[in-house]
Amino acid sequence: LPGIFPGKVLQSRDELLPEYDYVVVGGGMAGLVVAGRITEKSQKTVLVIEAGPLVDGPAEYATLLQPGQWTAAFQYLWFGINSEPNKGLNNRTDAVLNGKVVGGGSAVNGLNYNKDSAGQYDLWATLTGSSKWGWDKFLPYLKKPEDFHPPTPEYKEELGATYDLSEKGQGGPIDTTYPPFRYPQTQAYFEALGAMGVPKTNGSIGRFWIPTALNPTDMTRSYSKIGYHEPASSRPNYHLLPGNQVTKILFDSNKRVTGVQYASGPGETTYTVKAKKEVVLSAGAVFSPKILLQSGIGEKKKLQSLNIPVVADIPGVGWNFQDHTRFDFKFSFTFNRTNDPLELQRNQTYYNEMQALYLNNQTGPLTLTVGNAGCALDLKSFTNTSTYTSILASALATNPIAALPSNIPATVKAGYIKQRIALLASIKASKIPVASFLSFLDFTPAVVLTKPLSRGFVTVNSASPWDFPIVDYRTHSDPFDMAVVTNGIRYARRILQTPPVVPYNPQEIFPGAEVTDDSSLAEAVRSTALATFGHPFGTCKMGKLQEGAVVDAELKVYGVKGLRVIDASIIPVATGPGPMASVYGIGERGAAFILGEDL
Ligand SMILES: Cc1cc2nc3c(=O)[nH]c(=O)nc-3n(C[C@H](O)[C@H](O)[C@H](O)COP(=O)(O)OP(=O)(O)OC[C@H]3O[C@@H](n4cnc5c(N)ncnc54)[C@H](O)[C@@H]3O)c2cc1C
Repeated sequence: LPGIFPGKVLQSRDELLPEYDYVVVGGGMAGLVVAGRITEKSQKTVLVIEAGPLVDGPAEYATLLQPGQWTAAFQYLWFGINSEPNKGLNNRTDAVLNGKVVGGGSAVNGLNYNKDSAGQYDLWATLTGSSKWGWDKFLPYLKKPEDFHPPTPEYKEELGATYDLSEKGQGGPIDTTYPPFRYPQTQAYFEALGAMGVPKTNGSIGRFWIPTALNPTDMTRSYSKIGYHEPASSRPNYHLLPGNQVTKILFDSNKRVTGVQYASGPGETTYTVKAKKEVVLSAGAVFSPKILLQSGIGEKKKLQSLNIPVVADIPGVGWNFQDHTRFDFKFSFTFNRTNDPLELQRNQTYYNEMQALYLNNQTGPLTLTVGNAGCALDLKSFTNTSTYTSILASALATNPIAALPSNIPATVKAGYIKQRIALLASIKASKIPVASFLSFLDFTPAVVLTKPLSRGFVTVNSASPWDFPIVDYRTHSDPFDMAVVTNGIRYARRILQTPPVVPYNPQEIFPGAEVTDDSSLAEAVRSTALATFGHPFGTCKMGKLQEGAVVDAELKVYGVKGLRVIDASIIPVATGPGPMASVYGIGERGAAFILGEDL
């Protein structure tokens, strides 16, 4: 039977068990962690159902930005989902980026692997009101997935890499390391940050080399399929069904989960599989709320309007949506031919040489993704005192609900007010990074808003599981966010004026050095910024029901029995750097809750 990947070789659908202890919906980043750990640590049976295919090969080559590799990875995305017209981006829409393949986002992403600050995870604990979370509690789970391979002392010295081994995992299923190659301009960017006075740190606020999720031996992608699925696939209690979409979660009259429905496509036969203990929803922050809503869990009024029978009135489903927005400059630089990453696209002979270098020696530019000279800063670090004071003062003086949609449920509103106050307190105390300054391989900087105060939503406008979700980023609806980005642009310009960058002759093409005032910068942002970095968060947030949460501190969905959400949607406040390290940690934390373990 095409599509069934077995723990043992299954020859037909009949060999799928009629009932599993656990059914995991979504074999992406977190889902495979959960399934892998349960089958490793217990005799319990687990079925993972993944909408995308199981593929070997192309996705495992590390890089995204090289010709061929980019295309290979991108064929494994959900296609055709466009966001709602975004008022904060001149009514433009964005392609909604999510992996649709075994491995999910971990199979297609940029590989940058870094966790956020202690302040970030403490903020989650404050908002969730639970001692089960927080930096001290979560750190062991952040470490558990990782097998960090430190550079040689010489390479460490050469890079200027800083890391704290006590915060790194070693021996976990996901390899992380520093790629063996970097362009001189990336090193120059790192030095430029130093010239700006940004301190070297071990990877949350400051400047740091970001490890990437690479197998250090062959420099291929290390991701949840290899790290968690492959070891599980030899266990008799693990089954994976790719190429099938879960269409509904099923409940009995006591609101206890009984199983799920699934099908391989619209119009195809719908099957049911039972779950004895739990269903775990790990479809990611765009699809988990969609599945909940179409299964009858969400705001009652909304469900009734779509004739979806109400199982539980949980108003928070789909709200609290966040992503990292991204503003890209256009610059021209003077490079030697081989320092220009575009040479790989222009010159097939050169590309072939670099590909041979990669395949034979595991080095060269094909070991790179988006650039890994990291810089994430708290607000104070990239603004002057008066700007910092005025941005914060106006954020604090703003009516906290002014920017929220008028139809937002009361509990969600209450939760957001609490969240905004706590977020601003952490920002004021410089405990969390609000922006990152990413340099792409050709040097071009991007200003990434990492702690938006704006909140969007994901919802549905039909009961059909085959209709795409409605995704509204509501970018920059809170004026604080635009103030962070415009001041980030000013700061990024200064980085590119420092001595390490000058030899590359940076010339700003867009927005253009003459564009300096707030309103012109804001227009440049509205007309070109992206609403998403493919980092959706928060749509089934953990916390208190009366504060608009969907899951409790053990990730159990309120109002029903036997259902958890374990993926990026439970995150209450977006992580500063990329979500990957945190989402693997959430997978580990969730699995430990299920197994009754506590590190
Ligand atoms: C292009 C791109 C680049 C990125 N780069 C980075 C980076 O460099 N660093 C970083 O930290 N993060 C990065 N990310 C983000 C990171 O990959 C995600 O945060 C992470 O994958 C989220 O994990 P998840 O388990 O929540 O969801 P996912 O990994 O998205 O997994 C969800 C899975 O559920 C499946 N699914 C959905 N609906 C159904 C259904 N009804 N039935 C069955 N299956 C279903 C999906 O197909 C998917 O495989 C990037 C993401 C993208 C898309």
